[in-house]
Amino acid sequence: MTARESGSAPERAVWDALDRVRDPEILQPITQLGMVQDVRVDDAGHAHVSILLTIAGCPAARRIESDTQAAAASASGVTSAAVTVGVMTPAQRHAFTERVRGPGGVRPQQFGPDSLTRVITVTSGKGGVGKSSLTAGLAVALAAQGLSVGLIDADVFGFSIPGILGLSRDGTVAQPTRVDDMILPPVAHGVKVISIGMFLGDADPRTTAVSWRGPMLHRTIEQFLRDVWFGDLDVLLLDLPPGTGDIAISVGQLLPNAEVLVVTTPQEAAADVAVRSALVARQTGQRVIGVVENMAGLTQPDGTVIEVFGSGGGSLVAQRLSDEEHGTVPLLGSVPLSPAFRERGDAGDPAVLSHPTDPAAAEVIRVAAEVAALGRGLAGRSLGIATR
Ligand SMILES: Nc1ncnc2c1ncn2[C@@H]1O[C@H](COP(=O)(O)OP(=O)(O)OP(=O)(O)O)[C@@H](O)[C@H]1O
Repeated sequence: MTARESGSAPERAVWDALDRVRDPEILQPITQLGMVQDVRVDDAGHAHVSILLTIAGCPAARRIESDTQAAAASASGVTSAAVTVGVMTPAQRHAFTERVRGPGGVRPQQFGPDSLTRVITVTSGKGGVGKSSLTAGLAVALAAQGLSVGLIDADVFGFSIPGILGLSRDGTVAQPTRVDDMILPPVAHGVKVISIGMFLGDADPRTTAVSWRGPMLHRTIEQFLRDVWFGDLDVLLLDLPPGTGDIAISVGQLLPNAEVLVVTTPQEAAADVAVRSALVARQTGQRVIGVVENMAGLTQPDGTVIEVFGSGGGSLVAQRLSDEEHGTVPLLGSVPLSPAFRERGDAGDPAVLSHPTDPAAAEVIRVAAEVAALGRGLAGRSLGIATR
């Protein structure tokens, strides 16, 4: 009989309450992860819970402790609750990683051809077109629709995802938790996020330039796909650097089943370079699922619209990517310029959650729903049983 089963009625009530406490990085109940070591409730109704964390001072520690305290205190028959926090032994930590990741051995790369996760890379020809803002907005909107979402910020030279999602403050970027060789990504607004910007050690990302050559970039992306534990995701988004460089080619090789979203501005003169970035992805076997135009007409308070970047670029790119071999590539949406959308992004508080009626946010939410509805071509893939 387990400690849980042999406990008194109030102790069992505390265990039940603890089933609702989820590890904020793994998003699974701490009871299932072996993190609850002991539960006692004395005759006066005072509960005492001992929990074990993977490593001392892990970023999620305070939250787990306070959630545990609140859950225990809410259990029936309990009048007050205290929590003791300990650290797992190496053996306990090993059992923990096996529980999370499955039994050991050589870890395959996640999201390979047999994976049921949709992998969507977001690319653009030019920089500064709002690719990172849209990728972050789409990820948060998809998570808000109930999907399990991961996001890899592979934009080495211009990583901005941690800032947009509130994982970076005053030059300090949230760090992933490392449990032995397993890397747990921080979770922001329901999205598991990993960024090159989280691997700069003590360097201030505001003043640190990442100048890695191709092989180093390739290894980093490979490590993200192998050692970062994302769990069972419905969708993994990748924010790629603009253009057609080394990372785009590495991602194409590592994730040949990925789908591609192309972000461009309404400026027709920018179409060529956006089309080229999509063609590189196509050469590596990826499928372009659509184009999203960003920075479209800005509506003035009097209702008039200023087209700062002209118009027509999005549909031109979609048209140029559509042909007999690849079918019609749709223009999935046109996101207007919006000061609130930018301000919320700068503040790390995505507008798709905080200002969902903002015209840009509303369009990103609509595009996310459309992307989710596009589903994924499962032809030729084995449908393994996904365990949750
Ligand atoms: N629809 C929009 N309305 C207003 N501002 C926007 C919009 N989309 C993006 N921006 C702003 O434009 C700037 C550039 O956006 P972002 O960093 O997302 O571009 P990017 O294409 O990822 O750039 P790079 O790849 O060069 O890093 C940011 O300040 C962002 O807040």
